[in-house]
Amino acid sequence: MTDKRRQGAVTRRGRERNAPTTDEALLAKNGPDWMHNDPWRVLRIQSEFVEGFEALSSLGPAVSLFGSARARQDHPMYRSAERIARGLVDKGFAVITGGGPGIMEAGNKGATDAGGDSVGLGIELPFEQGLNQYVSLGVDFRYFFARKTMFLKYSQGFITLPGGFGTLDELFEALTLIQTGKVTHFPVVLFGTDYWGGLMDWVTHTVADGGFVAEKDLRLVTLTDDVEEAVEAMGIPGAPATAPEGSER
Ligand SMILES: C/C(=C\CNc1ncnc2c1ncn2[C@@H]1O[C@H](COP(=O)(O)O)[C@@H](O)[C@H]1O)CO
Repeated sequence: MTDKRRQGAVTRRGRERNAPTTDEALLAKNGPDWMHNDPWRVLRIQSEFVEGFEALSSLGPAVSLFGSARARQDHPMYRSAERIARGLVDKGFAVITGGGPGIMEAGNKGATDAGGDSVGLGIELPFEQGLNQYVSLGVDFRYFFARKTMFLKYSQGFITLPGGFGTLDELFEALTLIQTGKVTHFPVVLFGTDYWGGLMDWVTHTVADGGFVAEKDLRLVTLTDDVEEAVEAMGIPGAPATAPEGSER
């Protein structure tokens, strides 16, 4: 972490670092002149989409890799993420991550070491962090929702390694969009059976058995510890993967 914080074109140091992030300001309920500011924010939001589309539109087929920002380099999943990214590049995919530390860094490192395109979609946070050193194409976002659109729009599938709230958010956003037919078949892999097994048991025996999710939708997810299987599940670069047997998507 450094003593500065970037906010789009603006750099903040010292006391200025305490200014709210752009997301925080947008979501604040009772700013004094919100009625005047919020309409203008739309332009900034719009520019974020334009910049993202512009930077990513010429990217080849890609897979997004998600996971903890906190996994250190000696964590076994760091190595797994590197191997998965390498496998994706060898197969012809670019790799997209959140551009931060931990599993994201490992994904970018694996992609770069394998000679592939290594994309980082960074997010403005209250503390300066910057994109990890293995990102070859980076785009910084102020708004989580704009950034999330980019992951989905420019990926052919998601591979999710162990992580916390951020990772769970990205996972469930994708599953909701698939389940509701907003994206057509889009493979999702949960990598790490020890880590994800408990969640999948709960989803199967509590959520699905309770009738809150259709049983066929459980097949939207591949749970594995196998790097090759995770890469394989993403399909052929440029050709969407076929839906799993029994799934209607
Ligand atoms: C918490 C730390 C750094 C945070 N930096 C992040 N940079 C980029 N993207 C991030 C960051 N934190 C979360 N994300 C997104 O959520 C996922 C990881 O979140 P989790 O809660 O750690 O599972 C990740 O895939 C990102 O897209 C400390 O250094």
